[in-house]
Amino acid sequence: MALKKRTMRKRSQRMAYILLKELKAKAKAMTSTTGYEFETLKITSPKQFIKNVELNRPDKRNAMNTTFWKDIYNCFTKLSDDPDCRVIVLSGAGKMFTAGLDLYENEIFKSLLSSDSQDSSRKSFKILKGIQELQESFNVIEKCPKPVIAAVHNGCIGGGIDMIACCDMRYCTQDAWFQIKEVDIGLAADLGTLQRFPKIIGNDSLYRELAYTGRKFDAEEAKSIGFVSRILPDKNTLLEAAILIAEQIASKSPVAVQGIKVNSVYSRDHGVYQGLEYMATWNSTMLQSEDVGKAVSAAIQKETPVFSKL
Ligand SMILES: CCC/C=C/C=C/C(=O)SCCNC(=O)CCNC(=O)[C@H](O)C(C)(C)COP(=O)(O)OP(=O)(O)OC[C@H]1O[C@@H](n2cnc3c(N)ncnc32)[C@H](O)[C@@H]1OP(=O)(O)O
Repeated sequence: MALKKRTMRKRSQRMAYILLKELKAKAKAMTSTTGYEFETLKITSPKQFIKNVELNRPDKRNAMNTTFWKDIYNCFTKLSDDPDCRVIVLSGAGKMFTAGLDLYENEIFKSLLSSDSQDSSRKSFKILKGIQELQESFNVIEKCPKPVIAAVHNGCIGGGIDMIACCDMRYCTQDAWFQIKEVDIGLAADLGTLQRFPKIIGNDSLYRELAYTGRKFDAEEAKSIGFVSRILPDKNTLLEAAILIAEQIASKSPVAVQGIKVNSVYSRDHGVYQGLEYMATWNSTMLQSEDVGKAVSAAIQKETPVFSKL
């Protein structure tokens, strides 16, 4: 009898051990960032389903070098397909969010402008392809079906504006400042600011003023023109606020959330009736999702629904 009891105790201890191990593995998988190792970016998972992409060249004010363009492309391409990621917070390490294009590393311009050919058309085709590749490094942020929240502290310059204009939401600190600075280095911004920024702020006259002059604008002005939607006192409270909103979004149906993003981007670039047609086609599939039934019955029963991974 005693032997039987001991065997049963041992068996239940073993089962509890296995269960605990499985739970630990599951918890690790939920906040894992394995496979997200980059030279210029640091990826963490502050909460389940949330990834924090941090620009990580603090000593160089997170200036965008050749490796950065590859890293950001690869990172967002991977996040797009990661079922453990539902929302992304984009922030910067160190003193400021970003100083924009790396001005001291001339690799980008060298590789853009170098050519074996003397023929201007052939040279131009090569440069065109290079610029399009750089553009794609930010386009992937907009094409990523998961919402991206930019959390900007201190300076956000040049390429930084191109980048955060691709994000779904922008929050900043009280000390944040922004600058469409390309004009000061003899360039028309070519990675999306001229296309996205005026649509975000809805004020063409002011947008042109900022792009033609390269004038700095601060957090209050950014909020008053709708470029950012919230101002937080400092970087800690900024990240807390961004992660809190990210948590709320991550608790919703990923089918619904990703549908909102894809259709919002489509509707921005198309007419109302085209947008409605796209939406109807989209939901003719997505309305069949188990998430709809789950969400409705949870609402009726005043419970919190839990949605499976997408
Ligand atoms: C086809 C191309 C498509 C892309 C186009 C994009 C264009 C743009 O982004 S235009 C904007 C370019 N950026 C700038 O003009 C900013 C230049 N930097 C500054 O004005 C100041 O450095 C800044 C206000 C950002 C920071 O000032 P702070 O006093 O805080 O720091 P510094 O001592 O000046 O800098 C600290 C170290 O960071 C390096 N650094 C700063 N900015 C850049 C940069 N843009 N590129 C490369 N490195 C940068 C700086 O050299 C210092 O490094 P070290 O000397 O080694 O300590």
